Amino acid sequence: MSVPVKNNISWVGKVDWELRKFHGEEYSTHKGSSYNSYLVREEKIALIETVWTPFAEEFVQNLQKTIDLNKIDYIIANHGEIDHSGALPELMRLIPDTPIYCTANAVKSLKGQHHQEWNFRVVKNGDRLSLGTKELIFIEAPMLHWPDSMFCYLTNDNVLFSSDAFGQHYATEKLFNDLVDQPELFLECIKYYANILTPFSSFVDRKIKEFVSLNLPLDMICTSHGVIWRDNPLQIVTKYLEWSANYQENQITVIYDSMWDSTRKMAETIAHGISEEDPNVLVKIYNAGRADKNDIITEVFKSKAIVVGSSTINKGILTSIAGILEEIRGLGFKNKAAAAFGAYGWSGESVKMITDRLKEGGFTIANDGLKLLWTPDEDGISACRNFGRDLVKALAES
Ligand SMILES: Cc1cc2nc3c(=O)[nH]c(=O)nc-3n(C[C@H](O)[C@H](O)[C@H](O)COP(=O)(O)O)c2cc1C
Repeated sequence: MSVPVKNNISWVGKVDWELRKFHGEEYSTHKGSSYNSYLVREEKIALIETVWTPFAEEFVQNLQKTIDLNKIDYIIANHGEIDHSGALPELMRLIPDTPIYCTANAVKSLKGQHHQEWNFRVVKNGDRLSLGTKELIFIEAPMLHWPDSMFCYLTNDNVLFSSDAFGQHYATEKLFNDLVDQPELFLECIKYYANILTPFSSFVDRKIKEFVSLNLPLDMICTSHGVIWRDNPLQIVTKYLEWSANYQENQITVIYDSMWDSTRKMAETIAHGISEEDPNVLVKIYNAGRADKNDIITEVFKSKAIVVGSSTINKGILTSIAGILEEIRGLGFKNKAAAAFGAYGWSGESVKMITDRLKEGGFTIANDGLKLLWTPDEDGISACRNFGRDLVKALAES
């Protein structure tokens, strides 16, 4: 399948409707995904990106129906990750001498993954490649989201091929941003940013400002996953600027796990206390053992504070909480407060352990946390309520 995008640009990628887990089991893709590859047919012909390995054969067969492969002059590898480079071995088997334009770091990542000595042509920030009357301008974008990442920009058509930036895991038959379900689209965009790009926010901010300073007109952003931004492409750029600036909404998220419901009761009562104290704050509660971890991370991203609870088990914390705390630590959220709580039976290590991990993750710790023996009685319930209320007060003061 080949879909016209603009003038001589067509989409030759793969929509993966069935995908539900990405990066192994690390990322949930409730709406599938797509691996976007683009063919630019000017006097010279360039193929930008390929698709993920399981679809290599299908991709190449499809491409052969669109174009004689020997007519492809240049392959552009904006990013070496195998969801974009996975079909290169199959393609390069048929056109082994075709030059692959990529960053120096992409030579390393492509060689490291595919172990092939292809005809690499290293490009640097600002380098240009003539396709005839139009040119591709290469824009290195290290750490968006790998060291090898780059964008490229097609002059005259004013199209930015942005690799993983501005993308989202979203399978769609419609391909263009104005033709899809908007709330669904933006949910997948913010989830993608929260879970993949949060650690690289300073690079996002810098790269966008650098791109803006180039004064290149922008008609369209062709991402490597999900929709093509043709209707007001700046809307997603503006969102990225907001999200990269220590983003938060007026939300507090309570995350817990519990063996016999004591910590669950604490979680629900703390949430009531928060709501009572500030009726305007959005409060959400997630059991980390049951909810999808990437959805929880998206809520953490939107929160000004999180409250994390686990009962003590074997002098430690429940594994789902350990998992989500590790995820949170790695993402390096900034400008957020946190507090811990949990039930215990005798030694009660969990609250301190959670607090320490949140501190390590860069959160401002709002208080010493709340630990309750066994199951909360009426006094315990009222302590939880006050804990929620006091947290709101402490946030307001800070
Ligand atoms: C397998 C198991 C191990 C436990 N280990 C500890 C422990 O090391 N220290 C402690 O203070 N409590 C321990 N407890 C007691 C629980 O923390 C206590 O029952 C608590 O009320 C459970 O809260 P929950 O219902 O929210 O899980 C353990 C309980 C279980 C079932």
